[in-house]
Amino acid sequence: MLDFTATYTDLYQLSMAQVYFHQGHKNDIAVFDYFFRKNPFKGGYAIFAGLQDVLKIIDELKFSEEDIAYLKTQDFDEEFLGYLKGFKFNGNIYSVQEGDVVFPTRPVLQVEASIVEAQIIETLLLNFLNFQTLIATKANRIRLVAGERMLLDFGLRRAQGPGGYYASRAAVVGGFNGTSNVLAGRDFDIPVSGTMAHSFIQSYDDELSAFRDFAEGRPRNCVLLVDTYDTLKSGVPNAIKVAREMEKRGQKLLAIRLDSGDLAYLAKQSRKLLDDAGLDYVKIAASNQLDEFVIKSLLEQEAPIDIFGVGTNLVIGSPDGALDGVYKLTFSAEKPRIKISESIIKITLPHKKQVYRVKNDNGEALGADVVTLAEEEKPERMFHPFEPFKSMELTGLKLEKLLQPVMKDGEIKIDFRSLTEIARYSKKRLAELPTEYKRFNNPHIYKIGISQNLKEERDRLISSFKK
Ligand SMILES: Nc1ncnc2c1ncn2[C@@H]1O[C@H](COP(=O)(O)OP(=O)(O)OP(=O)(O)O)[C@@H](O)[C@H]1O
Ligand SMILES: O=P(O)(O)OC[C@H]1O[C@H](OP(=O)(O)OP(=O)(O)O)[C@H](O)[C@@H]1O
Ligand SMILES: O=C(O)c1cccnc1
Repeated sequence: MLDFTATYTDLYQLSMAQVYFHQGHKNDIAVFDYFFRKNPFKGGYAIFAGLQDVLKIIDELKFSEEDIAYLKTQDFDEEFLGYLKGFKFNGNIYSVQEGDVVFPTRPVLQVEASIVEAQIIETLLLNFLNFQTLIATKANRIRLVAGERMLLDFGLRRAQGPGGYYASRAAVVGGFNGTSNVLAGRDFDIPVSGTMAHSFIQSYDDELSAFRDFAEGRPRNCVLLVDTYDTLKSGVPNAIKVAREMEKRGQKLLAIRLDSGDLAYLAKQSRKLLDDAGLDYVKIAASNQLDEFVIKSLLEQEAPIDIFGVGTNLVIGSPDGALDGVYKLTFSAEKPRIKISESIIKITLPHKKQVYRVKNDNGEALGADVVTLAEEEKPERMFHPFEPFKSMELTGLKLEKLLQPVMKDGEIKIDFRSLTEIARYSKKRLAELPTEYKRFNNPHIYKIGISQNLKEERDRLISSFKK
């Protein structure tokens, strides 16, 4: 895990914190909602990722001596710096589970803490959750089209700098099997995997010698890259020779990799050459600017590809590049707070809240989450946030509570799960979601409703400000 200190924040958080500190608001309890407004990739859902990393960092978050010395040069006073020296996050965090399927405009996570502490962690929290949720969602879209085929993350070299470290983790939450990223493999216990570069083959005078040396040096999980000179006339025939030599040594060539040209055509021709040589166990891997649409097309063309290596489009969250997740104040100093906007969708929901997933008796999600005040009973009806005549009866349906305490008084309250467990949970949650929310074109819009009490509270606050 990279080493983060509490200066992993925006300056305005510290400026506001200093003012709260001196103006008697230091101990005011505040509640902030983390939510996003728009599903990434024009999809119907997002996969929530990054929670465990953020909790681990917040648990140990401190201002180092170097931080304090630096902040001294940035116009912060001694008394406030003295407070920062002893800083520890002592608040509560309520969240959906990592890997869950989440939707726009309703809280995914809530922070309840002194306003100074809640403000200091905002940027860190947004930075982690927005990025990993974006990448886990992209990975999941790729997983949806790839079926059970092996998906490998090849993105580190094209990632937004060190973001690639967490992209590899988020890719697994979304359903990838492994990564070429060795550091992420070490730290997050992700299976590492990989093949060879064109440079390796180019550095030899002939392709066959390059393949032979590689197979000798790395006989387990040996994958030969076959497109450096001529895939069908040279690469695959040389790979077949080496595979036969390996058989004589009691070894097996795992796969060949295609990285250019018409991947469907080349995969079909290569499959035929391999099968005709009695090498039906040798798999075919493909890479080259893949994404969910190219993979879907390749599979529609019945390309016999077993392993997809996906780099750029996965780790940069192409084409979106960012999730628009925000952190909005909903309660402070004993009062509900609201942000009013000309754009109705940007008006926030006041108060500490709870979110329920509406399900039928079989545990299937019915395509709706309902947001309530934290303390109220399960609601019997949910209302459209802004269309007064739209509402839905909830009696007789199951309501699953989604926000659970994950940190209490600054202490982590959940047992951390392995990435494999998180990915398994994510898969299960996605399976509960009807298919119409998962299609790529014009997915069904998931309903977010609010309870009568929350609606009344929000409307009361809106009218008090309009006055
Ligand atoms: N049969 C196919 N159907 C759909 N998309 C494909 C198919 N084959 C390859 N692609 C995709 O088409 C895109 C463009 O490939 P392009 O022709 O630029 O690659 P290339 O042949 O490798 O070129 P270069 O030799 O310059 O690397 C890539 O994203 C690739 O994955
Ligand atoms: O296309 P992406 O989805 O980003 O996948 C990663 C790409 O990175 C490598 O190419 P690169 O040219 O960097 O190295 P190479 O010489 O090993 O092919 C690899 O061969 C893939 O084409
Ligand atoms: O192992 C590979 O084949 C690999 C790793 C990173 C990027 N491209 C390919």
